[in-house]
Order: sequence, then C-alpha cells, then structure tokens
Amino acid sequence: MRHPDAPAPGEPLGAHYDQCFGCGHQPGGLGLIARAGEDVSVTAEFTVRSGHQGAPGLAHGGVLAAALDETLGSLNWLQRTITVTGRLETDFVRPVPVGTELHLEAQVTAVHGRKVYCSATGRIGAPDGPVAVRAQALFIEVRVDHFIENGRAEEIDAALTDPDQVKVARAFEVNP
Ligand SMILES: CCCCCCCCCCCC(=O)SCCNC(=O)CCNC(=O)[C@H](O)C(C)(C)COP(=O)(O)OP(=O)(O)OC[C@H]1O[C@@H](n2cnc3c(N)ncnc32)[C@H](O)[C@@H]1OP(=O)(O)O
Repeated sequence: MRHPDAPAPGEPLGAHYDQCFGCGHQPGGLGLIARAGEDVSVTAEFTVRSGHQGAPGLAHGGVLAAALDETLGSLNWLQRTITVTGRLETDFVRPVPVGTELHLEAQVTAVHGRKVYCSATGRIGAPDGPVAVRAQALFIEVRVDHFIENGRAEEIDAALTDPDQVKVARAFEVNP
C-alpha cells in the first residue's frame, strides 16, 4: 500500500545508498534514475554503456536483470518499508544494444505479510518503446538489522555514521 508520506508522483527518488551498483554513483554502475509513480509504482531510466556488454555491442543479461531488480527495489520508497529481493524471474524479450536508453516501470501487485509481489518492464528508447525485458519478483520485508548483521563491518560503520544514510534509512522505515 502507498504510504501517506510517499514521494509525490514524478518526484525523483535519489539513491538509497551512494555506493549502490544500481542507483549510486559507482563509476561502473548503472546510474539508474528512478521517480515515484501513481499508486505503488515507479519509473526509471538507465543508459546501456560499453562496460555493460555481454555479447559485442549488446547489454549483458545480468546487467538488465540488475536494472529490473533496482527498479523493483525502488518501490521501497513508496511503501516506506525495507524489502530485499527473494525471487526474481526475468524474461529477455529482445536484445538491447549499447547506447540504448532503457525505460523501466515497476509496480506492486500484491502484499501478504512480509511478502511483496511486484512486476517490472523495460522498454527500448521510450516509455512506450518495444518491450525488451520483463520481471516478476517477490521481495521480502526486513528490518534495518538485516544489513547491520550481514554487511561487511567497514561499510556498515561508515553508513551508520553518515547522516545522509541515516536519513535515507528513516525514509524507508518508520521506526528504525
Ligand atoms: C538503509 C536502506 C537500505 C535499503 C536497501 C534496499 C536494497 C534494494 C536493492 C535492490 C534489491 C536487491 O538487490 S536486494 C539484495 C539481493 N537479495 C538478498 O540479498 C536477499 C538474500 N536473502 C535473504 O536475506 C533471506 O532469504 C530473506 C530476507 C529474503 C528471507 O529470509 P527470512 O527473513 O528468514 O524469511 P523466510 O522466513 O525465509 O521467508 C519469508 C517468507 O517469504 C518466502 N520466501 C522467501 N524467499 C523466497 C523465495 N526465494 N521464493 C519464494 N518464497 C520465498 C518464505 O517461504 C516465507 O513465506 P511464508 O512462510 O511467510 O508464507
């Protein structure tokens, strides 16, 4: 369900973690930019670069799956919960050339307790362009302790002392 304090439709969501491969500022990352949509949905874009290749001139399937995963993960901002990917099923419908701007959209389809069912689509070149990839996913709600208990100490310590990161955690979790 859309949280009453969720970002308004069209509002950029920013990075949930500056070093995230998907939405952070990693030199080799996706640099994916997501925005809030209507209800519990998001839109996102990312441009396939040469470092994202699998076959010559084409995006690697794992990179495209990562873009879908990141877009689906952005739904956290609208629910104000922290969820992580439990299951991600991907259809690769057509090849995606380097230089393509991939337009993604994702939405929550059902919630049962901690389980959040969601789906995503990536289209070539425009929001109504040809479908290149699709995903059905199950995300599972976790507490912030999931990261504190499992993450490498140096990154966790840095995140816990970064006021911007603490602010992001609060935007995801009502009672961190
Ligand atoms: C600070 C801001 C940071 C914010 C950070 C946000 C990050 C977003 C980044 C993008 C998304 C990612 O890549 S996240 C990173 C990739 N994902 C991960 O690393 C997750 C690794 N997996 C895990 O840690 C764990 O397996 C969990 C947390 C997913 C689930 O473990 P658990 O908490 O012990 O829960 P568990 O009882 O096993 O499962 C709960 C319910 O879900 C079902 N379930 C669990 N896994 C599956 C599955 N694969 N397929 C079907 N169903 C499943 C169970 O049957 C159960 O159903 P029932 O019996 O209740 O019916």
